[in-house]
Amino acid sequence: MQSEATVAMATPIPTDTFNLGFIGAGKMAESIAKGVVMSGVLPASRIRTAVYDDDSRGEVFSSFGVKLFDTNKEVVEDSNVIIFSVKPQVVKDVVLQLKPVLSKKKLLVSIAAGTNLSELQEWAGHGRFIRVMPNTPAAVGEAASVMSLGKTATKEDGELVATLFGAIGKIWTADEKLFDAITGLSGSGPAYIFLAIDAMADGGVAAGLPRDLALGLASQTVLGAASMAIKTGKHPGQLKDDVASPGGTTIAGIHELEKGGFRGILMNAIVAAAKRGRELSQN
Ligand SMILES: NC(=O)C1=CN([C@@H]2O[C@H](COP(=O)(O)OP(=O)(O)OC[C@H]3O[C@@H](n4cnc5c(N)ncnc54)[C@H](OP(=O)(O)O)[C@@H]3O)[C@@H](O)[C@H]2O)C=CC1
Ligand SMILES: O=C(O)[C@@H]1CCC=N1
Repeated sequence: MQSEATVAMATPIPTDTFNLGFIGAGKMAESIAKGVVMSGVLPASRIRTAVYDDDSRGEVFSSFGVKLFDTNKEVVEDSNVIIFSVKPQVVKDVVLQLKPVLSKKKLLVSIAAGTNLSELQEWAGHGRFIRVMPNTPAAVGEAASVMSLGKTATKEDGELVATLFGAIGKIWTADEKLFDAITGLSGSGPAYIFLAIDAMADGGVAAGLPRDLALGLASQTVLGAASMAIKTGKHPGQLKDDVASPGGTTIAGIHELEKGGFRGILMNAIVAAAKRGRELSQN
């Protein structure tokens, strides 16, 4: 069966005339902004956001050179591409408030979970909108992102977003109907893996290792396993078999994981997160 997702094409950004604005200076916006700056695709001086409520968020952004405004309106007016990075529960109000300045000259992007393009386009008053589901490893250039183009977003708009998000990791294009599942897998997924790293380190400590060594080994083991799955292209089941010697240590560990329902638990977590995404879209 052909995959419904494709790796997106990228295009260069004219850095001397281009500004990127974030509406919502939260954790995901910070990860994207840091990743973009680190990649060199856009300098921090070309990124904008506004201080809202909590001044410490503004300080985080200004600490790496992002330009701060007092209002969201100024961010929109001074940006070519605007990324809505507020919580799904407030995105409608925020887009509606900004509608008078959201002209078709602005390419709009939303990263909000459970918020459909049809609604975003209606609130903004036009369809030059792209929905993206990124994840926080953007901050270290290892995001897994997926985008879906709105009604009047052009191929060039898609390529521009692919450049931005391609600079901070990998980006695919997929049908919007897959977005809740994508959110449950890659959007939320880093949290599951952080839990796994923490638990593996705890296991190492329980088995007698010092904490620092246990955490370093757990993190590097996850990184190495992911890198192997990507670089070899081998099925993870084959890679697992290559680690597990007959009557050895690994199969003893795997036996415990299987008794505890490890695979079923991970599958359930992703299905539950996808379901929550669907619920958010129905609110
Ligand atoms: N975190 C993640 O891993 C991922 C998040 N997302 C999506 O990204 C979006 C942001 O998530 P996240 O960064 O985690 O959330 P945060 O709560 O960290 O960020 C949202 C920010 O928006 C601010 N805010 C609230 N109302 C307004 C407003 N009217 N104008 C400007 N700013 C406002 C909030 O301030 P205050 O706290 O003071 O209200 C907060 O700083 C969500 O829609 C989420 O679904 C997508 C993929 C991954
Ligand atoms: O937890 C959330 O709702 C957001 C969306 C994906 C990751 N974080």
